[in-house]
Amino acid sequence: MRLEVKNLDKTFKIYTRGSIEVKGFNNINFKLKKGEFLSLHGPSGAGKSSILKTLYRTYTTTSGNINYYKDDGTVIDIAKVDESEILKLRKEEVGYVSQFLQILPRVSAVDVVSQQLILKGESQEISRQKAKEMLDYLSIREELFDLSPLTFSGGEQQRVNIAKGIIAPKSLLLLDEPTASLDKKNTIRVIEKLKQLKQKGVAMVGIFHDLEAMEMITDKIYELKRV
Ligand SMILES: Nc1ncnc2c1ncn2[C@@H]1O[C@H](COP(=O)(O)OP(=O)(O)OP(=O)(O)O)[C@@H](O)[C@H]1O
Repeated sequence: MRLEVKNLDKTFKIYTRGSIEVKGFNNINFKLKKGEFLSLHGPSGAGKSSILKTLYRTYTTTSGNINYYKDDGTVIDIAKVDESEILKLRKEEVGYVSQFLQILPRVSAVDVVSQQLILKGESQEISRQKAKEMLDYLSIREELFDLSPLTFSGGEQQRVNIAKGIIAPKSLLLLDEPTASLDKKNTIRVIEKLKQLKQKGVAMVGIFHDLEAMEMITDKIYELKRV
């Protein structure tokens, strides 16, 4: 077991609007094993992105549990542990690939991607080589490698973002529309990479609007209704 989500509830309280309450999602329950891919599916506004952000603790939980099972047998409730534990978990165990690339200016595409491997202790030279291979696989032209992705097209930025998110995979990966602005060829390439991660035991929770892509990778679909 990697993750167990129990009776998860989220209500947003908008303090700047007289504490109006907005329901994010309610009573979410699922289990995820190592190497399993679960997709969150449902209408716009049903709470898919909010669930992902809650699993990463970008959002706090209103009630319920998010039990994360580490390889050494300890269980961490992401909904409840303190901030320092969350930072450690994000560094070592849980990755989040958002829809958009968020990076500092003047850092090249190769550096954005290779830094993930360097952080894991890989040498600079090997990290850069692997980053280039990953960028090439995701159809980023070589002439772009040493430029900042901030001037890249939307699809190119997303592919750099995915390269960054998957090159040094953690045990649990959260993917918010990883194929949203990609063409068919690159969608299939991303899916192929995600399949390799599954084989390595990486558990994943993802959101797709492209149903065909979702079906290619998903083991379980968690169906949401608008609350
Ligand atoms: N930070 C926030 N503050 C207040 N309300 C929020 C916040 N984030 C999400 N919501 C509300 O929670 C509900 C669920 O939003 P969410 O973005 O999770 O839906 P979704 O299923 O991902 O939608 P879509 O498919 O359109 O991306 C919406 O009604 C939204 O307005």
